[in-house]
Amino acid sequence: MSLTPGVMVAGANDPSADWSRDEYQCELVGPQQTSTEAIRQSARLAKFHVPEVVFGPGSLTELGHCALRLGGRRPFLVTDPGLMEAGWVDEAVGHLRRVGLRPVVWHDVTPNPKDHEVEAGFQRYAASGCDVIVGVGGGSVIDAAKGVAILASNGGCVLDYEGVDRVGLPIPPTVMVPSTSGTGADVSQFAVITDTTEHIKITIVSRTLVPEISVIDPRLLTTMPDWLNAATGLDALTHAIEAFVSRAHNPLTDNHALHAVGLITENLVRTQVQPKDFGARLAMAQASLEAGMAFTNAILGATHAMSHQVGGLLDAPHGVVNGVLLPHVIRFNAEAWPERFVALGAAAGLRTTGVPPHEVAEQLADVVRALADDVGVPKGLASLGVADSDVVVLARTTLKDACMATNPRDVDLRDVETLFREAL
Ligand SMILES: NC(=O)c1ccc[n+]([C@@H]2O[C@H](COP(=O)([O-])OP(=O)(O)OC[C@H]3O[C@@H](n4cnc5c(N)ncnc54)[C@H](O)[C@@H]3O)[C@@H](O)[C@H]2O)c1
Ligand SMILES: [Fe+2]
Repeated sequence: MSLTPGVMVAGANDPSADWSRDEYQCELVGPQQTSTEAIRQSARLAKFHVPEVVFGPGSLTELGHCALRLGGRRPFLVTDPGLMEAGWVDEAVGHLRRVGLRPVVWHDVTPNPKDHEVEAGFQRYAASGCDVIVGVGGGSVIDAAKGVAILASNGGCVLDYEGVDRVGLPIPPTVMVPSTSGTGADVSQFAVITDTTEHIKITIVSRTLVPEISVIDPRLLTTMPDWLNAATGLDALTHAIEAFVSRAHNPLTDNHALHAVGLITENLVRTQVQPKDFGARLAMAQASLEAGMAFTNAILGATHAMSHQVGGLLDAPHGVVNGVLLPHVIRFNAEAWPERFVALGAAAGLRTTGVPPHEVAEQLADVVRALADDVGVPKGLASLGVADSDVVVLARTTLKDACMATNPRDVDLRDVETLFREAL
């Protein structure tokens, strides 16, 4: 199965695999592709697409040069009020001006960015004669910036581009500066936008959305409130785990996913209890990046497909919803493929030698839940406002989400309803 030209079928590069074996055909082949020959062909290909990354404390000072290198003369800087207040926008504007650029700042993005905000941002962009698009903020700002960029060269409404590979024309050059650790939106081929009519979040997947440059300065993480640090850390953990078990994983994505799991389980709590521990911030910035590099190439799974629906319905923080859902989805997926969770368990610090794979998976689910407890994430979706009466609609829209295609286990409506009810 190729979801995009750059995303190949699961396990395609396992050198020890005998691709003619029947179990690989049911385990690895997506619903659209059943021939062994197709698997053999994809076994020869593993593409890995990431932006140029400028990483490290103080890297924000490079922003002006990054915009210049992309041919920018008038950057369109997308951000939100929280980033303005934290002072990072002033600093970013200063670095752009220092190299002679005259940025236009648009700061009207809200969390879970809305379709009409993207439209308003595009109108402002079109009226301002800007060229390079710069996003300074969390996943919401970065996704809104990508939405503006899509409209700038493709026209129409941002919701028209829902799904895989629907963005036909290349977008203007983009530089992203993530302020959370993290969504990985600064390196990903995803944009997630709220459809305010249907109250769902739609996912746009296109290689054109991978930014040209990601400027990752861990200093920005130090102004995150605790709840956001917790939420985004669990989001990154979900990216790493879903990418590792994805049907579209490959060895290039696996290493980053496993490394991210180790960094997060070792450092997320430290960033909460010792917020000035810069080593832990640096580790979380790297974890977010590595989880992002893994999931943009391997895609995600049921946790994200479900979480997007809750986010659209309730405007709830994405990472918090993921943190609640992830242990349930781990248990569900492990029933079909427990072996895949052994390496994840080891990366999370669990003893795995001699332990049956399904027990490792169970313990991994417990580790995720314990981490969520430690950083203050609620136990269930009900405390976020989800009611039993919402489950049927949430489950129906979940099945249409682009992230569901790569979940390692086939999922039907009843499964999703059960998962939502377990997570209430
Ligand atoms: N495109 C992708 O690949 C991708 C992946 C995962 C999630 N997402 C999306 O990202 C969004 C969530 O993004 P997020 O969790 O990064 O948060 P966010 O961008 O929604 O920000 C939440 C709030 O925190 C504030 N904030 C952000 N960084 C701050 C900082 N350093 N200091 C002070 N305040 C700060 C913002 O102003 C905002 O009010 C969701 O819409 C989710 O669907 C996208
Ligand atoms: Fe996410």
